[in-house]
Amino acid sequence: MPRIEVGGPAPYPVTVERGTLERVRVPHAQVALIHDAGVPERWVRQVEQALSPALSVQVPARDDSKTVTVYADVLSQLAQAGLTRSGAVVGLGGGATTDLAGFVAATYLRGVAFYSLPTTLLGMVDAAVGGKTGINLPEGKNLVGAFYPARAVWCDPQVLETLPPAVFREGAAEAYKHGLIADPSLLERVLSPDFRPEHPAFEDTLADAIRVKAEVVTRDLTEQGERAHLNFGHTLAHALEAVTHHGMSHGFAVGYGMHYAALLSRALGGTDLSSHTRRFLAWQQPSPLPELSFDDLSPYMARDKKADDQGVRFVLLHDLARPYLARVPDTTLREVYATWQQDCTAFALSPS
Ligand SMILES: NC(=O)c1ccc[n+]([C@@H]2O[C@H](COP(=O)([O-])OP(=O)(O)OC[C@H]3O[C@@H](n4cnc5c(N)ncnc54)[C@H](O)[C@@H]3O)[C@@H](O)[C@H]2O)c1
Ligand SMILES: O=C(O)C(=O)C[C@@H](O)[C@H](O)[C@H](O)COP(=O)(O)O
Ligand SMILES: [Zn+2]
Repeated sequence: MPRIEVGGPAPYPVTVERGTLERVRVPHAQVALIHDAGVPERWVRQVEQALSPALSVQVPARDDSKTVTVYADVLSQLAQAGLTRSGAVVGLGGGATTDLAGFVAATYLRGVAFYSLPTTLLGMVDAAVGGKTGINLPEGKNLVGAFYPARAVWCDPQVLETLPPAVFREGAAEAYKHGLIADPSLLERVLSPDFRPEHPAFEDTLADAIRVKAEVVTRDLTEQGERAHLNFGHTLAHALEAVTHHGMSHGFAVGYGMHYAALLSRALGGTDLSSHTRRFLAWQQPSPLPELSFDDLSPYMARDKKADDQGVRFVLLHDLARPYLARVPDTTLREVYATWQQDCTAFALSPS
């Protein structure tokens, strides 16, 4: 059973184990379970049986839950149920739900204990680990939030067996990203036919992908430096999600965004890694890219959280596992955008 320790100010374990969902326990008498409408009933029931929550709140699926309105409604439900500071919030669902639940936990009564039960590949390899919680604004992704790590994270590979194939492929983007920025062995392993929840090799690859994130956030929880590398591909990805009002999913947007970042890296003199990102997109089969000009996206990119008073910064790669943060001249951003757009229209061949 892989168990990954996340260090930092408040260390916690990430357990990867089949069947862990029905054995989950937390040391709190009062639990508020937050789950989303797309999580199959059987997983919700398993957790309800294990935790006997005082309150079980269903929120909308996907980023429809990461709104000020849903956030405020959940807080009111917790207050009406009388959840006290000795209680806990447990998030069960994909990254959208654990982001929302974590932010609720971070802010309700100025902070109550938070536990995370990710049920998507993306949630397991990325969102549930590292304490970034938050919600969106119409102006952009994750513009409101807090660094508030869970006290424990449980990943049950069995729950991934109910994921629609497209949602599994969305999540693979973040595992592939970990391959590009830190552990190149993941590049082959994520695209291998063995990378499926039923396969005996799956747990180890999943755990290795989680380990990349765990190591980075252990060293830099609040993104003072190195943590920004986890944002590879995200400047464009978040803009694509926001401009499409989340019509494009995070995982597909990250696939497209990584290709843009690889092309930018090459334009700035780095090793040409675009064959990797092209190969990933060909495997991922993302939803089609809407017709968007650079100027449609640039206002959203300007609000990226890596921007400072000198402007936007991108995560680029000198080479595999050699990420860095840089400003890119506007002319380069536009020229590379044209190449990227041409390339990307070829990938959305058979969206599902
Ligand atoms: N906090 C972080 O560090 C971090 C990292 C990466 C992404 N994110 C955020 O995570 C979100 C994307 O997360 P996601 O890709 O998990 O998508 P998601 O949370 O939108 O879930 C995708 C879909 O899968 C459904 N689902 C969940 N579990 C299921 C299961 N076991 N079986 C069948 N269906 C299931 C959901 O109901 C939803 O319809 C975005 O909001 C993104 O910004 C956060
Ligand atoms: O954990 C991080 O740090 C990341 O950048 C991981 C990303 O995959 C994730 O999408 C994160 O939510 C983006 O953070 P943001 O600060 O750009 O909103
Ligand atoms: Zn992401």
